[in-house]
Amino acid sequence: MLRARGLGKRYRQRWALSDCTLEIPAGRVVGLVGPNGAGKSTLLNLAAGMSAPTAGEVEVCGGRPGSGPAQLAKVGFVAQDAPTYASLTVAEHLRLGARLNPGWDADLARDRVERLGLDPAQRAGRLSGGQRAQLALTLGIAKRPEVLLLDEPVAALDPLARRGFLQDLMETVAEHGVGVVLSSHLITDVERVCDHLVTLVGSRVVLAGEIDDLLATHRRLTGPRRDPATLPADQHVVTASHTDRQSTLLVRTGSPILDPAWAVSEVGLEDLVIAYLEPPAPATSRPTLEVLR
Ligand SMILES: Nc1ncnc2c1ncn2[C@@H]1O[C@H](COP(=O)(O)OP(=O)(O)OP(=O)(O)O)[C@@H](O)[C@H]1O
Repeated sequence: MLRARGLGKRYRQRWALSDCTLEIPAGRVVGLVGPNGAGKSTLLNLAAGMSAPTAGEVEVCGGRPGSGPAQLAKVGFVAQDAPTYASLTVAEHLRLGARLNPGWDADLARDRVERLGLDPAQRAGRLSGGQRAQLALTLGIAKRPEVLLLDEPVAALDPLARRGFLQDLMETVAEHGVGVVLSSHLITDVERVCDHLVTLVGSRVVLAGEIDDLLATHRRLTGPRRDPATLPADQHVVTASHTDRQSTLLVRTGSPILDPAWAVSEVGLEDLVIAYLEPPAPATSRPTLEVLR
């Protein structure tokens, strides 16, 4: 679905995305997470063909982004600000979608607009932010792409609309096998709908892989205070915190933790992501740019 090798984008002196190497299998629902300014929109824009790489290369569905009509038909992209044409009505947006997209699903578009209660005669400029986002998402879904790239698709939606949208998305994925990459700051949403995770921090991929694998290979260890550097070589310390007597470590390892000194517990996705967003603790061997499968 998406393959990036050494992909980078620089604006003037500053790298918005650096040395990004990823391989995401077809049909996945990928959560793209990371702090503000980490490079999420930059990666999605590169994948959509909205901007060109400064370094490396990216392929989406086996083709170069934006390379021609066939490639454009494969990819649906809804940018962060859910762009629509302010002076066109909702109905005119659907007509435009039908003219511009060879695989346009008019029934789906009409049904969705009806279900959302959008007035077909209303100009997009007069819709609320959330309604505009719903219209933009409808256009993205109804073009029936192979891959949908969604930049913070639920940010402007109320909680009920957000739940409804994620439900729709899951149904679209189940019915049509469309792959999705969605950026979000809401890890609970990512946990609900995604099976693959990419975490960006400071323009770099710090954690990527199938969510089940990531959860299975990270553990929280609590026990008597200990220097993280004394752990076995196959236990990579992601974060460490200490009191006078106790250490709490989050480690990545493929093997069971056998040391009886540790109380071992599983880690939830939110805690796992937050651990990778934190600056690394000193004297730890935190892994970087690790693609886990
Ligand atoms: N057109 C541009 N010109 C110059 N700098 C840019 C441009 N677009 C993005 N950047 C910079 O690139 C970096 C990454 O931005 P990007 O929008 O990809 O982050 P993001 O992870 O999507 O953030 P957010 O969560 O806030 O949406 C930031 O430092 C940003 O200032």
